[in-house]
Amino acid sequence: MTEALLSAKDVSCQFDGKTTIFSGISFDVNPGDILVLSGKSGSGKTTLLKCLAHLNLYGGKILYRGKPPTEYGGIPVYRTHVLYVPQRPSLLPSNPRAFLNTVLNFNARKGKNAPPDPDRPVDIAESWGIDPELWDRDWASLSGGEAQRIALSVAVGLGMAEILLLDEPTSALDAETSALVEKELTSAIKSHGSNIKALIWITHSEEQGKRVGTRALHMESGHVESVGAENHV
Ligand SMILES: Nc1ncnc2c1ncn2[C@@H]1O[C@H](COP(=O)(O)OP(=O)(O)OP(=O)(O)O)[C@@H](O)[C@H]1O
Repeated sequence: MTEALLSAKDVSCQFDGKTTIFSGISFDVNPGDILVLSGKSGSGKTTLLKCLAHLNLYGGKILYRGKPPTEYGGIPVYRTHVLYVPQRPSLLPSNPRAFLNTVLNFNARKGKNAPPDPDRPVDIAESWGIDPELWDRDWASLSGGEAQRIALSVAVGLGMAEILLLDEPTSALDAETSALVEKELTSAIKSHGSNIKALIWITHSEEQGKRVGTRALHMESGHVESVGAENHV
């Protein structure tokens, strides 16, 4: 049997050391998967993505290609393979250009892969209606939709991670722009120039989930269940 790209095994999370948000969550993510994660507001979707990115403490095991993050040179390196793309990137310091340079420098220090094209995120963002000048403006001065598109364009355009953890990636976008972003994200996992092999995608839109997903998980009462006849987890 081929090894899963990402495995969650009996994962649980508490937010104050005693109140459980969810428990007993187990699933695998394989190459080609676009795993749609749904559930009511407050059901724990963002918290689960943050656990998968090792941004939250959790119980159980989360393995990337069968190994824990420590075997990839530590959690910061792991996070470049399994990348969380936040819903509100305006909480980042400084401007998008500085963020892009930080990511590029970090990748250069890893030194393993051919360097990604630094212009590609700017080009992708422009195709989504982002003026290149916005890259030099403070995150805090950008609209939610502008910041969201820029953060996504860095994740997709540099294509360094194998798994993108997308937290409502089109929540701040109009329908037309949302369709463009959906197209780019879903084709990224088929692109030869990209390392991206799978997506986990939080959405509140059932229609979007059906359009983009190859599999689906629904969070409810602190657990997840697979959804739909063709979407077995
Ligand atoms: N650090 C924290 N302190 C207190 N409560 C927290 C903390 N982190 C998460 N929670 C609570 O855990 C629950 C799950 O939050 P989470 O953001 O994961 O939900 P969600 O399903 O992503 O919600 P939404 O769809 O509204 O984005 C919520 O009730 C939230 O208030």
